[in-house]
Amino acid sequence: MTRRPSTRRWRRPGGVRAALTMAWRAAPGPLVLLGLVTLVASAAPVCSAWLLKTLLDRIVTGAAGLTTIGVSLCVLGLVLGVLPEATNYLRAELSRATGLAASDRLYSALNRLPGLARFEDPTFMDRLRIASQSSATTPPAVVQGAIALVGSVVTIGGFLGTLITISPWMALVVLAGAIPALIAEIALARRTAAMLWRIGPTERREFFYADLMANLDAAKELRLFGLGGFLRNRMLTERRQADGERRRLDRRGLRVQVALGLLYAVINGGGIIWAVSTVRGGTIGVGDIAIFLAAVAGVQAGTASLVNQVASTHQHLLLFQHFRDVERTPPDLVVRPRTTPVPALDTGIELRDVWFRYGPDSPWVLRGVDLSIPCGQSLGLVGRNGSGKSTLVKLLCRFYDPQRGSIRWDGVDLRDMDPTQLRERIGALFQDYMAYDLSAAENIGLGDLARLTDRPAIRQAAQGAGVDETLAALPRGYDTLLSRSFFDMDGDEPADGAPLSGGQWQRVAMARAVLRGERDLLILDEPSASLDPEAEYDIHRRLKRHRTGRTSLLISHRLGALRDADLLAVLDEGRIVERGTHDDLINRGGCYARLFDIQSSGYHRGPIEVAT
Ligand SMILES: Nc1ncnc2c1ncn2[C@@H]1O[C@H](COP(=O)(O)OP(=O)(O)OP(=O)(O)O)[C@@H](O)[C@H]1O
Repeated sequence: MTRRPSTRRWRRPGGVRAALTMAWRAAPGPLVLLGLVTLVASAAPVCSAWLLKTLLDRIVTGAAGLTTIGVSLCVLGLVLGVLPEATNYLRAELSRATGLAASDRLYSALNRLPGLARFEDPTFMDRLRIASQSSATTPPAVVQGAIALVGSVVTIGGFLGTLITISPWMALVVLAGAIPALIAEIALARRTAAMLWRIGPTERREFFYADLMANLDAAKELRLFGLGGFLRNRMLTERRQADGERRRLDRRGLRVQVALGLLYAVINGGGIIWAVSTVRGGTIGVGDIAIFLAAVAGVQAGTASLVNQVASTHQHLLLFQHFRDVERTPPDLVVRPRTTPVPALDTGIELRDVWFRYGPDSPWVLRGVDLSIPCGQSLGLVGRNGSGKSTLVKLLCRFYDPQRGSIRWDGVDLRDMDPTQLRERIGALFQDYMAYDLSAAENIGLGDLARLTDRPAIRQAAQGAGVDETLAALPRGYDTLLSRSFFDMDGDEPADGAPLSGGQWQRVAMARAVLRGERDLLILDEPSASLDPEAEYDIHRRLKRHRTGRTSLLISHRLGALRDADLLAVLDEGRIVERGTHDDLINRGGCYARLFDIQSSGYHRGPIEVAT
């Protein structure tokens, strides 16, 4: 697990080029058009001011050509009227295309992570939250900011050139006023981005409490235990803490803006006094004074817009940095460029002195596990809660690599194999299986995407898991949405399907594993935990048929379900302490025999003898 970096580490903004490249690839047409429209829109006010000056000068001197200038001003006004609409449309178009590309890249990067470790790293999760919240808005904002920045430079350049022709000193004063504004706004933008990073964990906790209160699965406990108010208070406390940080920054922003406003007012006032005194002296004409005032206002408006653009682009760049960090997050497992192809299992899987812990500061979960699962045989794994059984399953799927020792597939270390190829060879029903808010058919079809729409195969898998009749009897059969949280798949009618019972869900998850077909290794982690005794008996009979002749690992606390496994192993405090057949282990009278006796004593008819 990595330490949460301070804001200093990522203060260096970068990525304008990356954002522009993304926009160029996503929407080259709108990008070019937006650039052109911005240039025209930025030059138009300068042209308009010059036309006005010329018009006023000619009116004063009685020169000809007033109509042409008037018509030109009208045309320019028309262009200025239409351009904002065109700009808005192009911006929206660019936003949509770039936002789509950014989301695609972000979630592709997430899906490329081969293991689970990053999802347990709070720093990564904070980054991911900011990146996913801003992935649709930040890259387009960076691009638009960069374009608008060029536009502001054009406007300022045009008006500044104009000012220089009238009074180089005033040009210098106006320009000098922009420098503190630029520095102050950039500092503010940095503080904003740093504040967003600082309040990241607070906001994530706030969302967690809010989500919990809106979660259907949590609703029962929340209501029974009366936790609503408690969670609301916790959510509000987090929100208040985040708001406090935001408020402090807003106040600082207010002070900065007021100071800048005063600075601009002083410069403006000075300019007007200078212009009035100069026109009285007759050094400049009416047209000059008009364009002078327009130029001062133009430079100041342009500078304010430039400063805002720089500050907001800078802030977006800092947020974009999170996006790029997530995108460039190195894989949590070393995937060698040249991996060994994963062959069909021939001899078996062997764990040699496997040591594993979830983090450098965490206790060891597995402490030198030696175990083999011979090809074509079934291994039943027994152990107390927390002994490391599910952890071992995660290592077999290569969600993590052991810190010491190795797991070998026909003698080849899993570290030398591509995890995706390895997982292709594994079918699994996890202890914490998923219940997807999708249709019944899709819930099963996800086990093998190639057969997502193969209804006969899906029904066959459901029959194998004993859930076909239940699903067929749903209001829309296999097309019923197994959720009440969404509307139906067409999105217009409330789903008339109901979520299933715990045991029915477990059978659906089992059907998903069955659909996966004849994989080389079948892992079943507590496959019958939610089933009634009859259903449990039924499912173990079905699973036995499904497992026969296959390499399988079966984990269950119901020891009766494991007794016919070819081999049993007992995991205790991270080590294999017993192994053998059911009869061997019972005869040995060790840990397994004790657990078996405790459990079976509950199934005798008549009074239960409680050991004192
Ligand atoms: N993602 C994780 N991060 C840190 N520790 C973990 C993680 N998952 C499990 N552990 C710890 O590893 C130990 C073994 O957990 P594991 O789930 O493998 O046990 P188990 O034998 O499957 O238990 P059970 O019979 O209750 O399902 C536990 O102490 C648990 O707290």
